[in-house]
Amino acid sequence: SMLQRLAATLRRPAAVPLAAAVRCISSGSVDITVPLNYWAGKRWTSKEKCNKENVYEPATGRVLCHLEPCGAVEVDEAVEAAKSAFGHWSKMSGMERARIMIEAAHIIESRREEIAEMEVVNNGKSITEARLDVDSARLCIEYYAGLASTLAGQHVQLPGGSFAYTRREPLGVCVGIGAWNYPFQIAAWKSAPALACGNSMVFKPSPVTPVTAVMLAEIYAEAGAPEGLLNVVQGGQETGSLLCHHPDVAKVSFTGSVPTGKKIMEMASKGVKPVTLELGGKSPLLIFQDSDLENAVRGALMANFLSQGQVCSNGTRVFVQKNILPEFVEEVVKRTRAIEIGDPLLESTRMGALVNQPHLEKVLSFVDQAKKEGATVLLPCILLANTINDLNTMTCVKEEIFGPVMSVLSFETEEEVLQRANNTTMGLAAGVFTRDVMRAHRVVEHLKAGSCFINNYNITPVEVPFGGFKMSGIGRENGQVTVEHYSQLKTVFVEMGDVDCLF
Ligand SMILES: NC(=O)c1ccc[n+]([C@@H]2O[C@H](COP(=O)([O-])OP(=O)(O)OC[C@H]3O[C@@H](n4cnc5c(N)ncnc54)[C@H](O)[C@@H]3O)[C@@H](O)[C@H]2O)c1
Ligand SMILES: C[N+](C)(C)CCCC=O
Repeated sequence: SMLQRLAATLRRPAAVPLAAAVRCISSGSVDITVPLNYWAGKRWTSKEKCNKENVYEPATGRVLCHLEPCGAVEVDEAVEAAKSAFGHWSKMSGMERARIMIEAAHIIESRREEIAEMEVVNNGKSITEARLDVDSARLCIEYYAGLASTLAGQHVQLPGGSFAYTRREPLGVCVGIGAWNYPFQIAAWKSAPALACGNSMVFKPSPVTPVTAVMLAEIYAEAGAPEGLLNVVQGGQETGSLLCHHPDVAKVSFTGSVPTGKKIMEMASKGVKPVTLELGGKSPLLIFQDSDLENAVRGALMANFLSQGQVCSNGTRVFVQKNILPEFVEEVVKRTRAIEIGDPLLESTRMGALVNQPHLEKVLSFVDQAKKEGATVLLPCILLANTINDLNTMTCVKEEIFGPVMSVLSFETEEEVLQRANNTTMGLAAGVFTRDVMRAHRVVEHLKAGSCFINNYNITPVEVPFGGFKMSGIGRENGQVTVEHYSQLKTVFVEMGDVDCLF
């Protein structure tokens, strides 16, 4: 079965891939010994005695490196480095900042393969996907470099020749906290808009995937950024909490689960700090009987199996109109069976390893639970929900599984499916497949989700905003609007006459 094959991929020492002849590394061959903390332009080992944690290679289960979690002293040093960089960076013009960011993008392009390989080794996703993640990171930096010189205020005329103007100013030291599913991409999606607006950043990757964010920090430095512009502190919730509470931190941008997002918001509220929260989802994908079935099936696969299903925006509740359910199920099962699962560094692999053994077990337990609750298991990764009890009572329909598990549900009418699709506390994304253009826009208007796709799913061009409704988040990443989340407006009043004094 698909999940058993995934499990096997996770447990066995991977064979040396054929592509190793042209590749520098192969699964099971990498040991990372360089320090992974980075601030003030240098990699650092922990000064204090700290409990080192193992970091695993998902494809083999081998220990890849050791994580040295940062305590209060290290967090202070990293924030201090970011404060010092902010002093220089915030005084540079947008054009000057853009030049350095574009140079960073060029370096990423030239090191694409190396970064993608490290992402695979640390995260377990296929090399094909990892390359696209690196491209997305680069494009994001290019996009915000383009916006850096366009940041401007307004001039407002007032009576008597007086006037006011607004200045768009940076916030200061921003904190980024990342999840493990898109380690390099998340670091870029957070740092690029922050830096374009003139801020500096301290970034904390997930302790599960600490490797590639440091590469990004070094790339900015190599591109000419001042020392301390992007700093990386490693650690888990204690380190994250130190960052959120730090008095010199102006803003926290977080990507992760809803429960952690709530804690981040609470901690940031103590200092009245703005937050951006990119949280989880349980997104619906609606497939109407007039859809182009081939594209709808492709859409459902893209909505569920990228990054081994470990994607926040995944459309894991696939609602299919009753008349086409048999055809849809046949085709989606056939194509899912054909997905090439294996060593994530092989060119032919389309699905690699889940991030670690405990997560694999959690995903499998959702499948077991679904069986107990009456789902028909078409493949371990495709659950056909029983029409009587699928009305958001089954666990697999209610909770974010964050693995390659698609729940297929049937529906009869547009009104009914909209009610069921919106019956969730989350609202990250949603999709609709139909050839009826009126229906497409009508449905999208009623879907309560931050990113809606018509006749496609899970594309995230960096030029357009991405983020959630309801408990899926606050604020947006990407697109022009994100400038609002990394800057603040100062209004300046200029009096050209006498003070009109009432006293
Ligand atoms: N909306 C999005 O853009 C998006 C993108 C990717 C992942 N996600 C979500 O992320 C989740 C999976 O990632 P995860 O398991 O790494 O999430 P998580 O919430 O467990 O951890 C995310 C980050 O928060 C840190 N953290 C944990 N507790 C903390 C605390 N008390 N204070 C400060 N930091 C703390 C972790 O160390 C990690 O760096 C899923 O729910 C997924 O949907 C959302
Ligand atoms: C690029 N994807 C696949 C849309 C992922 C967006 C980030 C969410 O996990």
